[in-house]
Parts: sequence; structure tokens; C-alpha cells
Amino acid sequence: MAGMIELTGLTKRYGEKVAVDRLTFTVRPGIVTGFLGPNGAGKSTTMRMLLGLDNPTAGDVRIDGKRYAELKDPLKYIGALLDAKAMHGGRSAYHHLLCLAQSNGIPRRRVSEVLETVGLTAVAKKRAKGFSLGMGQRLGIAGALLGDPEILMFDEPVNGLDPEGIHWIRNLMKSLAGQGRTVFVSSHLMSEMALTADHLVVIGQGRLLADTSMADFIRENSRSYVRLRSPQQERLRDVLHEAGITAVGRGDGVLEADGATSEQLGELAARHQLVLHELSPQQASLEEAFMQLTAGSVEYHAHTDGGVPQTPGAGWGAGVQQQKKKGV
Ligand SMILES: Nc1ncnc2c1ncn2[C@@H]1O[C@H](COP(=O)(O)OP(=O)(O)OP(=O)(O)O)[C@@H](O)[C@H]1O
Repeated sequence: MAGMIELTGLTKRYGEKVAVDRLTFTVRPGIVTGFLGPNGAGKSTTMRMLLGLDNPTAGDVRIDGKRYAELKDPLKYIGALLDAKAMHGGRSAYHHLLCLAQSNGIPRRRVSEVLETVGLTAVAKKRAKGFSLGMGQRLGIAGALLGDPEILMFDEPVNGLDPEGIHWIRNLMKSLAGQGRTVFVSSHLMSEMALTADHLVVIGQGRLLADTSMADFIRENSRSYVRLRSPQQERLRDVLHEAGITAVGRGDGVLEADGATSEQLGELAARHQLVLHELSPQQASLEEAFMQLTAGSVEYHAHTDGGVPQTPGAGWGAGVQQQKKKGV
């Protein structure tokens, strides 16, 4: 299958530091795969090894069965945004892309096409040096798209962008995946991944912690409940209680009920002629799921070293690991 990225036991050590620790997973075409982990988890190092910018200490990463160095015209296989500032600022956006196209056997017409795609046509002749962070990101993405590759890889693409820019990047990633391409995107923001990714690879301290669909991840890690809002909150709570349903008050007439569907709750309220202003099933966000996992890590650490996590990253990773043992 075209557009596959396969990591097998991928490992990177810097002296004593193990930045990437025996990572084995596959990134598939047609979906957005989120690569999630806290700062310092090893995401950038993994992506650099994928592009042949760093050599693995052990293990292997292959693109359609080949190492990056073995790819003929690599920009036609894989386009990447690693560091948006890594360009010659004195050149215009057009010239920057033209140089990239000419040195990679890509036709000149692609330059105008990708400038159009990323919305930079109007500033194409301006020097990249004067670009805002958002424009720089767009130019970096234009470079990634230049070779019309099957695989797109973005390292923290929404960092520092305004809401309009974030929205644009999210839609772009989804539409690229919708075209059947492989989209591999890193983030340390769980909430961001929840909105964008179909599949999730989670790492912490260089190790694989989860490799799962987003829907399964949320289902297995988050609480679902039903939110009810009623001007008769006290009576509603009593009725739920009598039916053996736990409901917690959240103020403003809101109750959160566990262990019953919104259909069951709606029918129960109707039987007791209770007015409902809201009846909505809720699923905790990915962010909440991760907060739960982080909370679990404190307990986990108490078993091993008797203390709380030294860093958010350490706790976060350990928490997910603990969940993983339960079968994430
Ligand atoms: N060239 C290097 N020399 C020594 N240590 C390094 C080097 N590059 C990365 N590291 C270390 O490897 C670990 C993983 O770093 P990496 O940048 O890959 O993480 P990351 O998940 O991308 O984090 P961030 O979200 O902060 O970019 C970190 O502890 C980092 O300090």
C-alpha cells in the first residue's frame, strides 16, 4: 500500500539520554494520525529520523518499504513541516519555493498552485523575512505540498497560530487525508488532537504508550454522562435517585447523570411530568481523558518511588502506561 510509514524498534540515544525508545508502529494512508506526547517525549526526534536527518541508534523506519535515503525524489513521497523558520528569509515566498522545486525535479507550475492552496498568492513576491508566524507556517506547508506527496508530516503545526490559522490547518489536514494521503501530525495538545486526528499514537519518555483509534481511546479513557437542565432540579434529582441513577448537581439547574441513556432519562422525566430545558449526552474530551490518566500517575508513582511525578511529562507518561496495562 502506498503511503505507509513503518517504524520497527526505532531507538535514539544521545549519550545516556534515551530520546526514542524501541518505537514500533505503522502510520496508514487516508486518515490523520496524531502523534501525541508531552514536551520532550521524543516526537521531533522520531520525525527527524523518518526524514533521515538523524540516524537511529537502533531499529528502523521505512516509507513504503524504503529508507528515506533510498527514495528517488523524496519530496514526491513525503512532504514535511518540521521548523517553519528553517528557510532563507531573504528570498521571496515564490523564489523560496521555486528553488525547492528546481532542486527536486518538480515542475515550476506547482509553485503557483501551492501558493494558491495556502493562500499566499498575494504576498508571493514579498520576502519571507517579513512574514508573520502564521504566514511562515503557510509557506512551510506550501513547501511540504510542493511535490504532491502521498505522505504529509507536520511537527506541531498549530503552535503560535491564531484561531483562523488553526482552523485552516485542521481543515487542510482533514482534506489531505480525505484525498487518501497519509497525514502524520505531532502535538502536545490533547484537545487539538481530539479535533483533528482519526488515529492516535501516544508516546511518553520515548516509549509507545498507546496506538489506537481516537474513538476507542476516548471511549476507553473517558467518562460518558448525560447533562440535564431543569427548572425543577430538586424533584428531578429525587426521581433519578429513586430510579437508582446517580446525579451530581452543577448549579444553574444542571445535573450530570451516570449510568443511564438520554432516552431513558427523558422518558423517566416525562413519566413524572418534569420539565427539561436540556438533555444531552456528553463524552469527556481527550484532554479530560488525559487529565484522568495524569491523576492516575500519582498513584502509580506512589507504588514505585513513593513520590509524586518529578515533571508533568514523567507523570503523564507513567499514567498512560498504567492505563495501557489495563488494555488501552
Ligand atoms: N541533539 C540532541 N542532543 C541531546 N539530547 C537531545 C537532542 N535532541 C533531543 N534531545 C533530547 O531528547 C528528548 C526528546 O526530544 P524531542 O525534541 O524529540 O521531544 P519532543 O517530543 O519533540 O518535544 P517538544 O514537544 O518539546 O518538541 C528530550 O529530552 C531532548 O532534550
